Amino acid sequence: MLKSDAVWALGAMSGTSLDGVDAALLQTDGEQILEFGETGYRPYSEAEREVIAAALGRWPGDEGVEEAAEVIETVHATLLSEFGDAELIGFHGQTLAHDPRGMGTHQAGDGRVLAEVLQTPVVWDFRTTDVEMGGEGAPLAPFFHFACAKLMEIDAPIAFLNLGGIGNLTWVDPAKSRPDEDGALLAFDTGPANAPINDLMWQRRHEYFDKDGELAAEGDVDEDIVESFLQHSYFYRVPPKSLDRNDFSDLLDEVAILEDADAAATLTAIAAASAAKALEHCPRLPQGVLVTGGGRKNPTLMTMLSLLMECPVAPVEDAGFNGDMLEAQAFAYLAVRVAKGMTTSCETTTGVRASIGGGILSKPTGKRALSKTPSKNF
Ligand SMILES: Nc1ncnc2c1ncn2[C@@H]1O[C@H](COP(=O)(O)OP(=O)(O)OP(=O)(O)O)[C@@H](O)[C@H]1O
Ligand SMILES: CC(=O)N[C@H]1[C@@H]2OC[C@@H](O2)[C@@H](O)[C@@H]1O[C@H](C)C(=O)O
Repeated sequence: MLKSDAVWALGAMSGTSLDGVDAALLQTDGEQILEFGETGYRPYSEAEREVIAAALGRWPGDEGVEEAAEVIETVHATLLSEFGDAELIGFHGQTLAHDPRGMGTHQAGDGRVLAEVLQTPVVWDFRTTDVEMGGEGAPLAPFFHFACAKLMEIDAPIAFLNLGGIGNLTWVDPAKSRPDEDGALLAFDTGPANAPINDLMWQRRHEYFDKDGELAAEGDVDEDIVESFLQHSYFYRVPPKSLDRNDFSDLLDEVAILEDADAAATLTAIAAASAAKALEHCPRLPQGVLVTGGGRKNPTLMTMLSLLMECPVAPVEDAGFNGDMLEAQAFAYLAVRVAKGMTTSCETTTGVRASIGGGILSKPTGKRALSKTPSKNF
């Protein structure tokens, strides 16, 4: 493709840990990453977070969902209006519920509203078509990880491990020429990552997370609990496979008998062990595991990962990427692919029956006189 086919796209992601919205500009032709641009972040206020948290596990039409969607749209509009120059927006929204084999998948936030407010075309609802076509609807970052591996100019396989609320791993063979080529990618959710640690911290200490893994570092891991957790059938399921944020919420009951520090150490060990177990499903051991997402900032978790994995483990920064923004950048990249009619998932990333491009492109009609000013202050 010619460089003139390149688009500056703005991606936005509101992740499972409900901390806030990440946004990032990226220039791409839908294949290569040509340039990384400006980034931004807008944390949710406590009130906003409460409205969204109250709607977790709910589906369109359920009580509280419209209110949560309005918060999500408002916060995104505020943050994204601070960026200039985007030709296209990739809006992930907030996953409220994910049940690909049952009810479907639900990302709250309407891209049509953002397209009007920001007067820019918006690609959104990235996961529904994939689920309708028999896929897991997640993870979707793998096609972007493939482009990242190409940018690194490496030949041997590498893995990207995202440690957000949930963990997800992408194994990439950069010797392949296309992400949906046979053997190019294998991706799936690894298990719980920060979500149970955060829930524990909130339950016991009214803190959002275990900063720098300090509490976990003071405790002892209950190996019996870790071992018994690893017997869960999810770890034996052949990928692709995906998780809902609350799929392992009963984990807190498992550690209820432990002191705070031991409980934190045990949940951190569970996050590390489930990520390490993911390597067993990979076609070959990668040359290294590049860790992205907030979990890379937890030294206790990173040390446990290094001890459990048979290959080097490092934050994605070591390869020149921004681990706080990789997901936002991924949705900028995927938006361009959708707008160009390219694929965004395939059998080895979501298990979808045929490679597809999932996402709706909504262009501003100019008919609705919406203001860029948020309608409500939370
Ligand atoms: N300094 C730190 N020490 C320990 N943990 C941290 C630190 N910084 C961030 N985290 C953890 O990372 C989490 C945020 O990670 P991230 O922003 O990747 O999540 P997310 O994008 O919401 O999730 P997902 O990728 O599952 O959608 C925090 O909730 C916290 O648990
Ligand atoms: C359904 C859903 O929103 N899944 C998220 C979640 O957060 C991490 C993991 O679970 C991953 O599967 C996915 O997000 C990333 C961005 C993805 O789709 O690649």
